[in-house]
Amino acid sequence: MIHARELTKRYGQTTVVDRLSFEVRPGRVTGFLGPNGAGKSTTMRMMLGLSRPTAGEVLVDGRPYQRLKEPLRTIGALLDAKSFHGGRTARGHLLYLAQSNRIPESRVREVLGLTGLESVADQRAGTFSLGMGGRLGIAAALLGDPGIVLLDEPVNGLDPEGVLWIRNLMKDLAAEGRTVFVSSHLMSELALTAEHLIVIGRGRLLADTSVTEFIDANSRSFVRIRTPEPERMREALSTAGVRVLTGEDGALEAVGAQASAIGELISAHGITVHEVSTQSASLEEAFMRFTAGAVEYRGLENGALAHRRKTEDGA
Ligand SMILES: Nc1ncnc2c1ncn2[C@@H]1O[C@H](COP(=O)(O)OP(=O)(O)OP(=O)(O)O)[C@@H](O)[C@H]1O
Repeated sequence: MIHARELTKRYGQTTVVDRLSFEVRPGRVTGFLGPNGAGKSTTMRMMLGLSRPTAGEVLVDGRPYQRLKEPLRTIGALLDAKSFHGGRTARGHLLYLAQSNRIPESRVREVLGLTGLESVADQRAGTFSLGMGGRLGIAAALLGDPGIVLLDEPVNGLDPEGVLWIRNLMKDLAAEGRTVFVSSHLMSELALTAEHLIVIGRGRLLADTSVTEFIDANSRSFVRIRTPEPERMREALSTAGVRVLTGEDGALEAVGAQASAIGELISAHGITVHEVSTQSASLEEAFMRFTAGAVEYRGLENGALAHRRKTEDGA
């Protein structure tokens, strides 16, 4: 269990984490969602005692990280997939960590197996791909068999096989009763793994809710209708109490209605239609709308998202 209470971090005049209060419970994957720069990494660093809160506190199993006796046995973390000494072998890196936390050597063999690294265990970690580095980071996080696992953007840069592996691993760890806290700036990624969500924007708590509730509350679905008789269609929909909008290409959008009901309406009025299709806003769109007040976004040609943070100097 992780417990943040009024957790705050300021750098000079800038408040990066702003009075965050939430709990992360065991037995489920909790997603930590927020646009780039929202304060996720800073929050996770405070959980791990790597950064000191300006105000408030964050407790790990009831204590601040600094007061945990053998921290690796309580909380394991992957913050940066390349946070190891490149000259050491994977096994050497894990043995070093194990010794400093009184963890038996047999556990090193176990985590090498668990993360599929046995065959490369004696290679220098500096030669590892991003995916293998990620696996080594996870092996280190699991070394102390901790009840709490923190993962900061674990799928970044991974190939599809690696992404699938991490998703399943997180679900398995939660099913074993562990607390799994994973950050991402992508709603679509967390929708596949997380059961619960903590959403932040500009350091503030925006939502603490189940993934299903978040999606239901924030995604807009409508039935798109293309017809050569838009006025008759619009009138039939309005009479039936359905809200109608006009799309960019002139098609009608029946908001919150089922395609089956629209089909019956069309048939009853004998209206000619060329298209009736259900449209749902993507999770990413829902998330962008939700965090719109916290960040300014602009779309890129390749569909990726870029953002412009409203910083103090407006840069
Ligand atoms: N040491 C620091 N000094 C000053 N500002 C910092 C420092 N560390 C982080 N920040 C700022 O704090 C804000 C939040 O950063 P943080 O890395 O916590 O966000 P994030 O949600 O993890 O973003 P990302 O998804 O990009 O990793 C950013 O504006 C960042 O520039």
